[in-house]
Amino acid sequence: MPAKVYYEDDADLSALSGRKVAVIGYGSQGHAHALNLRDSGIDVRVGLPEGSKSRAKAEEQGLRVLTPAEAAAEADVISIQAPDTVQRSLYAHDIEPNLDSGDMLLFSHGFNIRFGYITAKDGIDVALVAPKGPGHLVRRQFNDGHGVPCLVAVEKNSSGRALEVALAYAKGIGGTRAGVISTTFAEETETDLFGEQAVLCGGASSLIQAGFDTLVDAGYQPEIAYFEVLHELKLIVDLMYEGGIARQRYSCSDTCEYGDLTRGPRIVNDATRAEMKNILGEIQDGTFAAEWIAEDDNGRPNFLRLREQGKQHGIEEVGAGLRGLMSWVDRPITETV
Ligand SMILES: NC(=O)C1=CN([C@@H]2O[C@H](COP(=O)(O)OP(=O)(O)OC[C@H]3O[C@@H](n4cnc5c(N)ncnc54)[C@H](OP(=O)(O)O)[C@@H]3O)[C@@H](O)[C@H]2O)C=CC1
Ligand SMILES: CC[C@](O)(C(C)=O)C(=O)O
Ligand SMILES: [Mg+2]
Ligand SMILES: [Mg+2]
Repeated sequence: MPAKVYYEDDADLSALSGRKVAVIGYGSQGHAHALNLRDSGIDVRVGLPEGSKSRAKAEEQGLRVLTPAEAAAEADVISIQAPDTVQRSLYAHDIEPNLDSGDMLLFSHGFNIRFGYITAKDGIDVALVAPKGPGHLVRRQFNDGHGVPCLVAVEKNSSGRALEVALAYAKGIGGTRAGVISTTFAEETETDLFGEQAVLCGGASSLIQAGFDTLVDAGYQPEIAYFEVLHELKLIVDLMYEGGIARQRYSCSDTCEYGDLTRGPRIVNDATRAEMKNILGEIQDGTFAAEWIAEDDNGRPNFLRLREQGKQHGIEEVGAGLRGLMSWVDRPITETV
């Protein structure tokens, strides 16, 4: 059965009229949701702790900022855009005591519901509007008149209107311009974690670093290695994004395409596919979630060490120098008003 996809005409912003929305958190997703909803005519406030460094930014951008508890108490739709690791204590201390029946709890990733770190109380709606892209691009694309595709799911439908409200929210942030696919919290959470670990972020970063190291270790100039395996990857992926792998193959030489078809499967081989399955299994059985929550509870020692190690990789310094000479490339990620 084909996926159910909602577009502009399937969603009505009026499902949010007369309703107050609180966006809790003002980071990558939070700022984009709050600003896009506001620009779509929705009544938005932002919830941030007293000492949060994001407070000044949200206020500068014309948004009213309250504490998370105050924002949750005032609003009918509470959109949780704080980090996944913070959400369970945020929910227990600031949100749950301020939920009235008929309120909606809305997530952009199902981690805490899927793995049982939050069990929402009865009488409320629980929904998911998950953008399939980084928050800064949710804002940038909205400003450009485009939109990032989203997934929508309903976990609890106490009001009987949860899907309607979630679709209005998805429209307010620009998602229905691109398409909003119906799913479940489990499917969104498991596919999102798999995508970012195996392909989009983990897989792609490791592939780039390994390609760079192979060329540099063989004596080639690091600048050429950078252009070859990182800069040009964006240009190649742009073609895939626009017209699929077929368009990329059409635009590249036959020599490239023959090498692609015969050598690609040697890089992503049976062992790689088996490891992808292992990674998916660790996501599905909760091993990854438990490991990440324990790592966070423990002060993130491995996370911080690995992050630092990544920053020290040779490709970063070479890339910074080369990007500095291409003014159009280093487009700053800003929380634009
Ligand atoms: N990053 C992305 O593009 C995507 C993220 N998601 C999901 O969106 C959610 C938010 O992630 P992301 O945008 O990356 O988060 P960020 O780390 O970018 O931002 C988190 C925000 O939450 C604030 N915050 C921290 N603690 C609290 C608290 N106790 N109460 C209220 N606010 C708090 C932070 O404030 P301060 O600035 O003071 O630290 C910051 O403004 C997650 O569920 C994530 O999985 C889904 C799709 C893509
Ligand atoms: C790909 C990473 C992501 O899932 C996202 C931007 O969609 C995230 O969690 O940041
Ligand atoms: Mg994602
Ligand atoms: Mg994610």
